[in-house]
Amino acid sequence: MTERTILIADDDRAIRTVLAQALGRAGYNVRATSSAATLWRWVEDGEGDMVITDVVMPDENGLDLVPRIRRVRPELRVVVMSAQSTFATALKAAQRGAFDYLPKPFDLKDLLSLVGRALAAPVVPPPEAEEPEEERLPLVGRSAAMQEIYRTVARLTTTDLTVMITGESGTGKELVARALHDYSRRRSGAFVAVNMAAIPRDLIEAELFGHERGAFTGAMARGVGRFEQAAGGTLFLDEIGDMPSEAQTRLLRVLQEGEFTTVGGRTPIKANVRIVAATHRDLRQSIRQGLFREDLFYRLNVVPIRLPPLRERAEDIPLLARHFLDRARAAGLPGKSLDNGAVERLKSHPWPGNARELENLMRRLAALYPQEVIGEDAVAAELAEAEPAPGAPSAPASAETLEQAVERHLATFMSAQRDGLPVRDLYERVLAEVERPLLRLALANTRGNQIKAAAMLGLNRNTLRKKIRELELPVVRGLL
Ligand SMILES: Nc1ncnc2c1ncn2[C@@H]1O[C@H](COP(=O)(O)OP(=O)(O)OP(=O)(O)O)[C@@H](O)[C@H]1O
Repeated sequence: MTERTILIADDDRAIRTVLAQALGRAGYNVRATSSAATLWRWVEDGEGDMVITDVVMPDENGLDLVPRIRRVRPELRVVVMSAQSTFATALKAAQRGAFDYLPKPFDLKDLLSLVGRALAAPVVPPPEAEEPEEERLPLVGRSAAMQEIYRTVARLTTTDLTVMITGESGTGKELVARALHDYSRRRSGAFVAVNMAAIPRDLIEAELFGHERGAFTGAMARGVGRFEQAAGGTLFLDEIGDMPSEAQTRLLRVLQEGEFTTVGGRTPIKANVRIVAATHRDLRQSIRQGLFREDLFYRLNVVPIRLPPLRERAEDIPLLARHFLDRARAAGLPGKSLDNGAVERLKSHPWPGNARELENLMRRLAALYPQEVIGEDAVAAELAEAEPAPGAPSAPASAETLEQAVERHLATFMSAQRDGLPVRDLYERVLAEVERPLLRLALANTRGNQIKAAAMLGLNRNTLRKKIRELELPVVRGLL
């Protein structure tokens, strides 16, 4: 095999040496320079099979070189390294046609595997460069975990791949889904978000796929579904783990066949949506419990993105807190800043409600405290206020009682009275909504043993069997 040559540009001598040694040991030829101008000369002279360049160099910004390199040498893969690891850098690198972006410091093993992948990758034509609007970039945070997310999101701006975002409540799943849309080729289309947990189960299919006039009682007119609304854009399926099994089957068919029919309709309609799904649940567990289809999971989990809880990236808290205070000011609240003690107190809080909890706290501080610089005491007092009373069962700050949760869902049920979808048979339906998960969980917890599940529920065995049939619950033994 002919030796491949890698061109390196970085004004830091130590980095040049380390890279040259590691790549040399791996069998590559290396040429290294501290200036963008020399790198450009080598490129113009037709040298090298790949470029690894830093962003900040004395004579020119490495990111500005990328489109020029791609124009004159489209076959040359370019990897951009940067210590300025923001979403903007990752996005610019991807949009200007870099093969990948590597936040500093990096692991040499990762670099070598990246070089291997870059050299083996097929040549893609340079993209039409379009600049992100830096000041409006939505994602904040510089932790290693966030950088990995920026890299993934940036890479995905040039594809239509299906994405599955997982993470606790309030970690920014919807925000990432929107960023995936806003920076994608589909950004001129609609971003349509549907929350599976907020729609009554028996309306989900009509909601997603639309319905024909007279398809069910109360369907007075044809209803346009979310798939149709999102045509040309992105469909965000939030809380996908709460999707009822019939709708899961239907969604799987749409993903397999690329077309769908409305409820009550016959003519297939071509699906032209990019799907981004999200859940706070552990779907592999749901699969083991028989609650989520494994085949659908694999169709959706093409590119998984895991958003870490805020407590795992405490170094992002100061930046996020400032970002939320700025947002509060932009929304008309007084401008505030935090002193060091306040920031340290924020960093030591566990944030069960994640970024949303931090955002709410910043808004409260901006609204309620007269002083311009917020100190540790104010933060401590507000955090104590939000914490559960001593002796109360430990639960996330955002947790609600079953009664509150049911009330919230019922409010959504009631407000679904639109588009010819009137609320009917509410009593029966609500009871079924509660019965189904109750029975499912009892069965899952007893590994499908109906005798034990009946005992757990305090039901007669025959009653349980009848209910399983009525509610069409899957009967699976030996679960978990
Ligand atoms: N990295 C981040 N940078 C800036 N803002 C963020 C970030 N992460 C989350 N937020 C903000 O925190 C709030 C909660 O985020 P979002 O609604 O996306 O969370 P979620 O994971 O979808 O929550 P849920 O599962 O409860 O729906 C939003 O206002 C969002 O703008």
